Amino acid sequence: MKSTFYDLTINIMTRMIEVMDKDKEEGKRFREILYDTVSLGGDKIILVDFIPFFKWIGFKGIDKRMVNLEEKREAKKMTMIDVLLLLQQNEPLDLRRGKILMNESDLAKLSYLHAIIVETIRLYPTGPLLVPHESSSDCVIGGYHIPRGTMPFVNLWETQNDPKLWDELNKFKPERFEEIEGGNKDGFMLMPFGTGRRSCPGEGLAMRVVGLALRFFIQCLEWYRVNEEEMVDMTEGTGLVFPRKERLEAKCRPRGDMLNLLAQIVKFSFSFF
Ligand code: HEM
Repeated sequence: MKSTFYDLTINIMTRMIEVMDKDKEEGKRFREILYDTVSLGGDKIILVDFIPFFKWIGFKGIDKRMVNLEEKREAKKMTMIDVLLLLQQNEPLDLRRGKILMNESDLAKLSYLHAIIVETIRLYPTGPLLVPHESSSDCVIGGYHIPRGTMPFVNLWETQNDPKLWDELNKFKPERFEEIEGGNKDGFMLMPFGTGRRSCPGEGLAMRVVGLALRFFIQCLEWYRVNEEEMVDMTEGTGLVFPRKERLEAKCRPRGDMLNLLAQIVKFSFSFF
């Protein structure tokens, strides 16, 4: 599943740049830089930041790879997600006539889908330690004196998985969020997008994109575990954005009433390959 979601993310980002800039080369260059940046691996970069010794010896050639980032090139390939986005743009279809309406205005009505997304990022916050900030002057946090120039870390994972704050905290229970809008809850018990003036400016976009993608996957496809006997392994791995330890592999087949639409997509994509 990772490569599919990865394609979706990159395609949306490069398309936004292409639309803003009209300069297709700029979007292509951005895509290449992004692929290379992410592939460098967050845990190694963090190590280099905090243990300068690794920088001097050139940890796993990261410095060199970073310097080379902008020189690298990769072939542009039309993926299924490209096709979906094109189809959405060129032929918005109507769900009520047995077709699909990939329209973000419908998302507001799908409060349970929204609650599923929020419950997921409560249990598995994308940035478990948020993003470190440095105090520009002396201050007090939770009664502790914090001198200027300190870099405190916020253990968001702990807060969002704290038994004092959450009922049945290990239970995947979207119902608890059906009432709230956006990704954040009042107070500091849930803040997957951070909080305050340096909180995530991409929250609105992220919630819409995840909602639309999830909706497409649920509406058009039936999903099965690869091995029906085993539950999906949700163990966390290490990395900048809290990856899974084990790859997520799943089987799917088109829903019967969606066959016509999916056939169109396949036909559409063949015209590009
Ligand atoms: C599920 C998706 C996302 C999650 C969970 C997420 C989470 C976060 C978090 C926790 C922070 C740090 C906030 C803090 O320091 O307190 C952050 C910062 C930021 N995010 Fe996101 N983000 C997501 C998607 C996006 C997207 C789609 C964009 C851009 C289109 C974006 C752009 C940024 C930027 C620019 C910052 C730095 C803001 C600043 O330092 O002033 N994020 N995000």
